Amino acid sequence: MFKIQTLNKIDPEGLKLFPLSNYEIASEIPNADAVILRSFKMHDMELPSSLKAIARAGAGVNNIPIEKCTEKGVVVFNTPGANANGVKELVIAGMLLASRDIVESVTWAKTLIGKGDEVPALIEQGKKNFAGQEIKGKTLAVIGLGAIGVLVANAASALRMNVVGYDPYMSVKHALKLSREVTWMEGVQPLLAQADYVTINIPLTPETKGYINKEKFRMMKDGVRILNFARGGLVDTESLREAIASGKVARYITDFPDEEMLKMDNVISIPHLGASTKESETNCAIMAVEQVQDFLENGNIKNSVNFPEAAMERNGGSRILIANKNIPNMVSQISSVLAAEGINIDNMLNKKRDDIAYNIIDVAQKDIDESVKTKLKSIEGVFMVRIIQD
Ligand SMILES: NC(=O)C1=CN([C@@H]2O[C@H](COP(=O)(O)OP(=O)(O)OC[C@H]3O[C@@H](n4cnc5c(N)ncnc54)[C@H](O)[C@@H]3O)[C@@H](O)[C@H]2O)C=CC1
Ligand SMILES: O=C(O)C(=O)COP(=O)(O)O
Repeated sequence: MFKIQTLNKIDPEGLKLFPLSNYEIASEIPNADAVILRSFKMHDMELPSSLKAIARAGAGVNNIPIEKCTEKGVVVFNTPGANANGVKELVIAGMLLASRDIVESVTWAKTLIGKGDEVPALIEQGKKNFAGQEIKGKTLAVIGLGAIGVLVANAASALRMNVVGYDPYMSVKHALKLSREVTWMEGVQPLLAQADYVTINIPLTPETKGYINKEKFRMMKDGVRILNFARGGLVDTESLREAIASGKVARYITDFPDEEMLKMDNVISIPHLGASTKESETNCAIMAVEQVQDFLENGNIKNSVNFPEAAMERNGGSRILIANKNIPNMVSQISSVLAAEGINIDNMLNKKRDDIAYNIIDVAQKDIDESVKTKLKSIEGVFMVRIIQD
């Protein structure tokens, strides 16, 4: 029986894929084998020694202590692209909110309640205070051409915007999806210098914290509109306050407001709704559940952010999973331990990612003694061993 702990509400369309005969799912559950979550912050949480996997039903993993997980041999997954369309649609909505005075004018219209027959005339008189601008023909700078950035760039281009994009680490998969109408730029300075709108769609990491700062604002035109549907920490609050006060930034639309943002003029605060659509929630939950199930039952790894991709067909017998430091002489030590126990390797996969290596080893034996696990674990550099018996 595998125990799954959910730290946020996960769409039931996904959770129902776990066969209940073999899985127990609860928000409070001791000795969980896997955790599935959305934005819950795990940094202060104790990780039980039973924990094998964490799946982020979504994209951003800055709420998960990745390094600590890797050290403990816990595989962390996310669900790349599963909520990208939901976010793209809200970014486009954000761009329109940044262009037309929709939020304030709708609030003003409500103040006319009680004016009876005068309302239509008052509406016509008052509307001059809320004139805006169109997005067609304006330049949108997209920073980060990943799952979301590419969809935003292509959609904005279809709305006849001039779109320029920047992503020095862009993947081939995403490059192939980018519209040929979008201009890919090598430097961030020329991109920001021409932008009427800027959308940031990059992960929050120690390197990208405060990415939009005084220096970046200096590169921008006066009256620029900024869209942040990625993470609050990507924009430096003090620099933003100054940029709004000086008129450099005409509007800041964020999915990640803090109290300071809520108080600022010309900021539209959305309560982190980018991925809150039925479609995105279902897509993310299904992907997270499928990945966790394949890992718990077969040790296969797909879409991990800290372990290498690894998948091998099962052919009966037992499966030994080993994670070790990516240093010389590990495979020979592992095979020596198995040989000494009279265990013959049928099939083996050894994959590496940065400082770690992950091995899937299939053997014919059905019952492998716990002592084998202990011996494998005692090899210097091995930090995770699991044996899946058929
Ligand atoms: N508002 C919401 O509800 C949601 C927010 N997000 C946020 O959006 C971020 C992006 O999501 P996806 O597009 O799905 O991820 P992704 O991983 O597909 O794309 C991120 C892209 O950013 C690029 N990048 C990284 N550092 C960069 C830098 N310094 N300059 C330029 N490009 C850089 C990467 O090369 C990659 O192509 C997530 O990390 C998350 O923080 C994601 C989903 C929902
Ligand atoms: O996928 C992401 O990175 C998100 O920000 C979505 O967060 P959520 O799952 O809506 O709490």
